[in-house]
Amino acid sequence: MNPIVKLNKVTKKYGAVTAVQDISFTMESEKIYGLLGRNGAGKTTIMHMIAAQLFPTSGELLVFGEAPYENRHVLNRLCFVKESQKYPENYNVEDVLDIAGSLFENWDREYALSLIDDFGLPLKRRIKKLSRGMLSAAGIVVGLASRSPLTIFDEPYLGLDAVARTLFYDRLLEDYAAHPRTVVLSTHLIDEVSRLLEHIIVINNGRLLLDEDADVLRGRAFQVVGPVGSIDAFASDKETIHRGTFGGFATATVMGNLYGKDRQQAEALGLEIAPVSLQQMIVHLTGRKSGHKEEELV
Ligand SMILES: Nc1ncnc2c1ncn2[C@@H]1O[C@H](COP(=O)(O)OP(=O)(O)OP(=O)(O)O)[C@@H](O)[C@H]1O
Repeated sequence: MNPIVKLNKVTKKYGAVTAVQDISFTMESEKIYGLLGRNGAGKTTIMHMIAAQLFPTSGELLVFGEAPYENRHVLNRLCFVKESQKYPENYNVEDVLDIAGSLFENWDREYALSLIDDFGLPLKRRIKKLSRGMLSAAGIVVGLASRSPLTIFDEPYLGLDAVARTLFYDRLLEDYAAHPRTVVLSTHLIDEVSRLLEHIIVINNGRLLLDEDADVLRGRAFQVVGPVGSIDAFASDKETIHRGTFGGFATATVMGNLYGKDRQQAEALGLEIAPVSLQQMIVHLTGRKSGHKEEELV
């Protein structure tokens, strides 16, 4: 099957700044992707290129198998909800729904109205009178009710409280189960969305760092705690993504198989083993600097 999104050696430069360098990945239909990375990594630039709002400097970028630029066939099936979504200020919430209804071919007005109710959004209130969180909720309603085969959310939760964010995650999962599509979530709240994500793409300094199934990734790193000597012995032949010491003890976060022979070795050395969350793993992987010093925990 053709991928929904295909990037082949894509580079994007803004003048002297190379925001995205030589990135290749594909996104398949009916999957929820996490597009993750630190501030300035290049995520928004990638999403803008997929949504035809920026041109790559070089490389090939296809959406639904076609170049997306000024291509209605692609853009009618794509919904991009940005962090600071701009709507005309004299519009009210209902006007935004009407416009969305004219743009997206799978738009479901009934569903949009039920979401408006869930988020407690006043239909007749003007956009300029909405609170920051309400504005984010309006973007989320558009994104969900568009039922676009490719729906991209770029940190859509600015100003949203924890209850509203949980509502977003729950509604997304429910509606995705009933109407599978490709969803891209770019977020820094990795632990919060971890249960939603099926595939993880991590961008670091403009380059692709990880492109992996979320379940595979979850089992790929773990933490061991124990006396420094035992940790050294255990970690010596493994890829260590983080180390810390406290007194005579140390922790090491290593890439390995939590359920295979690594576990037996750790147990034989008397080390305590703990799983590592997706967020911890990505923080460690993207926080690594060459020649970084070991962290003192106390
Ligand atoms: N219009 C622009 N002109 C010059 N440089 C830019 C422009 N837009 C982005 N950049 C630079 O490109 C790099 C990638 O930015 P981008 O916004 O894609 O990162 P991001 O991963 O989305 O970050 P964040 O998580 O903070 O939103 C950064 O160094 C940024 O300063």
